[in-house]
Amino acid sequence: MTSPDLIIVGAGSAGCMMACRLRALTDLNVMVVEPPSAEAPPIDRQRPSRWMKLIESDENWNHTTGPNIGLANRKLAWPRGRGIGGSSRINAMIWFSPTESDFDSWAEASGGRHSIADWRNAALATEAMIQPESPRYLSESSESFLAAAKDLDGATPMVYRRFNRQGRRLDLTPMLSGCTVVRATVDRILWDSDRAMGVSVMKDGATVDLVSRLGVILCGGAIATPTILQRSGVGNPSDLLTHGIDVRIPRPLVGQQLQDHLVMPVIFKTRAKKIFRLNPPLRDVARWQMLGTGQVASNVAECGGLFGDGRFQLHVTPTNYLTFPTPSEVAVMTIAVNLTQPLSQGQIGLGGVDPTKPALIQSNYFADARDAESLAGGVQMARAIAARDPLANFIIDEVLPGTRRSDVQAITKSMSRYAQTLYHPVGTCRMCRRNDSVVDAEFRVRDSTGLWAVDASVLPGLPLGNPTASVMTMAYLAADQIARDTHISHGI
Ligand SMILES: Cc1cc2nc3c(=O)[nH]c(=O)nc-3n(C[C@H](O)[C@H](O)[C@H](O)COP(=O)(O)OP(=O)(O)OC[C@H]3O[C@@H](n4cnc5c(N)ncnc54)[C@H](O)[C@@H]3O)c2cc1C
Repeated sequence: MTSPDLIIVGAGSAGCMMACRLRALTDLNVMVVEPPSAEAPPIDRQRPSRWMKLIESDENWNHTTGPNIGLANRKLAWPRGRGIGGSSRINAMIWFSPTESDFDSWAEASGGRHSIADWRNAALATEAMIQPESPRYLSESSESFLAAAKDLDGATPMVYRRFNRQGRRLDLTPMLSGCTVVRATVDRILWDSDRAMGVSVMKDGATVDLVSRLGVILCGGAIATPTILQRSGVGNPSDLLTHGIDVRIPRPLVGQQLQDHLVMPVIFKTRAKKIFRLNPPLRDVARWQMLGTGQVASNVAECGGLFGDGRFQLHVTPTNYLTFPTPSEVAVMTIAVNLTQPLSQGQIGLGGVDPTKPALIQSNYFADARDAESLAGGVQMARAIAARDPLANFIIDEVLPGTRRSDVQAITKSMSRYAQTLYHPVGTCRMCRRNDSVVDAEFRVRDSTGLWAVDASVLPGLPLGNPTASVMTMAYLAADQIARDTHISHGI
């Protein structure tokens, strides 16, 4: 195999966009390394309403957090996608375009290196490539919610557009066209002094060194990118020494500043005529196959939006958020609520030097007590929307937290037992102009040569909404930067 110019680690949302843009902008020889994976059953891949079954498949890395003191010591399952497309293979397919507030904070983090207009243009170009679709079906729950939330102060109710092509999950494989794809698991970076020369991978049970001419771009996501750096000697010196790893680049913030959206479901019994089912009657399947509509076309999280002047995001599902896809015999709906900008931060660390050992995830939800208090306010807001017509007539009663849990203290207790991850970890190798950041404004890992990182780990904080569009926007913009850095680009 001839040595590539660049190696991209991880063919996820960022990695696929990075590969596609580098091929479009340059004549570089690009290799993409993605671990081997098994395909989920076709029925779960094809039907949007069955996407949650993908979490039970081998396309999930199946991470688990450590105990969360703020969540009654619960450990949460943290799915991450494995295979071409990464987490976009198993996610809920919501396409939430980055907001002006996101552009503002990213421009600020880059110290003006990338202006608000640069980010906005990258977002528009990304969207033009992906062409998110509007759904062809909304449940009664969603219709009632949208009618109730209309005209609410500080609210932007939305029907969520989807990462779909003709109603099916968008496959990112074509974005890798022209690249060499190697199915292997990256252990660590190969160094020549401070220069990244390639990666050491595990392939078919053997260790193989893959060497590149110009460098390595880490796109392994919020968990793998910091752990690959740590195994490569980039991180907090005392943590690295604990694992017997030689310190190559001291960067204490590698794996720190982890943030995620924690979501609290507010669940109601409803008068819906139809219960949302994982295995619907055959006529519903036929309707979806012929017309692309009906329950089967639903991604479950159909609508919601930003509320409370952007402090909260809501997610409306025609299901019991906590038990679906387990069948329910009563009609239910959920208005799930999360803080868009929580204050609590956690960290990712090594479970050992062996790359097959799971990472240690301290998600630290509610470590900052203000988050619990603010989210309790979001629960009250969801209830207030539920009390507006026509939702008030559609709802029979509240199942969770339950009307008897009315004050902040009781709601907080319920949240500690039932709040869940919304699957959005970011920020563990942030891009920032500050000298202590892991990645500089040009996406270079500081104090190294030929090493970049571009994925959810690099986001300077949580975007207001679901992050895929933000991650892909960042990869679009960073690819231009890296093409320029490598001086071989065409047309820029
Ligand atoms: C269940 C679920 C539902 C979600 N729903 C939504 C949603 O509806 N809308 C939305 O916007 N966001 C959603 N998200 C979040 C979104 O999918 C992620 O934020 C986004 O895909 C992150 O992109 P990324 O490129 O950083 O990482 P990923 O897309 O996860 O890509 C990382 C890639 O690196 C690979 N990798 C890992 N370790 C190694 C290694 N050692 N060597 C080589 N490669 C490696 C992985 O296999 C993966 O392919 C959801 C996520 C999940 C898990």
